[in-house]
Amino acid sequence: MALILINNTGNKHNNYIRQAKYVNNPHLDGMEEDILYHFSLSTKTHDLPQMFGDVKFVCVGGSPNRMRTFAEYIHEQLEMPSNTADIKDICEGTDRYSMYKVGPVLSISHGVGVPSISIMLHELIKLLYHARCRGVIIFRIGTSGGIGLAAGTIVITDKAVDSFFRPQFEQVVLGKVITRSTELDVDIAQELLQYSSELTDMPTVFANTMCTHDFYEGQGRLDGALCSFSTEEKFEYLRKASKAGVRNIEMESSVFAAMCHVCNLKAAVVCVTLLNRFEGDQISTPHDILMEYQQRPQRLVAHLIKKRLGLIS
Ligand SMILES: O=P(O)(O)O[C@H]1O[C@H](CO)[C@@H](O)[C@H]1O
Ligand SMILES: O=c1cc[nH]c(=O)[nH]1
Repeated sequence: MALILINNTGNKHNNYIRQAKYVNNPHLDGMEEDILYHFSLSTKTHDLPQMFGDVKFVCVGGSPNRMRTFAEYIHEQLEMPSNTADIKDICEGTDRYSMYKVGPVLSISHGVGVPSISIMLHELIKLLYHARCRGVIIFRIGTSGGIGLAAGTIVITDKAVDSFFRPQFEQVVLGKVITRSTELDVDIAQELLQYSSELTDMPTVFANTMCTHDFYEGQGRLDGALCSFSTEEKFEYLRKASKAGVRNIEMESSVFAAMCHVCNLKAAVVCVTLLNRFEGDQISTPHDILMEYQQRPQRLVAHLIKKRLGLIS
């Protein structure tokens, strides 16, 4: 997307013409080498345009195993000619994150919580920039706790909100708080919602997602090592969240939405609920059922990718 900025006399000005690019950092262009430390990749040691230049879809999720499984699944769905055993972890030089590439799809793990995904996103967004990728769509395919929804429901995020139900992400930079919008791409969300009705076992809602900095107290759980509130206070908070349009809780959506928005990356958050938090705190559903739930966001996003690639109508 070329952005043409017009100066205040109304004239187009060459100096004002710039390419909308994924990174937003004036210091980067002056660097001789960029080491993507947590990916074990670098602009000097790797030909990033050759390795990643054709990437159009990026899928991220917390667990390395889930993202490997997703890479194998998308390999099958795109009917790639190679063998799934050939799918290698591109980040095998580090155990911070795992990354797999299958045709135009990149599948990457981000760990748990805002700091972990934020480091991964800095390096991923620079990778896309160095590789000169264009028109990329990024999806978070995750799990979450539902608010008033049956387990297994997919929530496509409308607004990613913080623990005060505000659609914003706060980052402390040089001792000051920077507030960024957590706006997500409405068109991609609507497209996903429409496709969910074409698939079986895909109960889906479009609603707000609350992003917290903790799984236990931070999500109003009574079963952590610490708990500073009563059962009544827990339910009052969940009811407040529900009134604010929140239907699920997880731990990365706000920084994911904020960073993608400010870096011109079209983004969507698609998380399945593993339990209804009005019914409990512990995740006691049998393993095989949890695995099937986890596959739902993967199936929905794979469906969109196949549509976008013209593999299905
Ligand atoms: O399913 P993933 O992507 O790991 O995400 C959710 O699960 C983790 C907590 O168990 C948090 O990271 C939360 O956001
Ligand atoms: O309750 C839940 C379940 C999954 N992930 C979360 O962050 N919370």
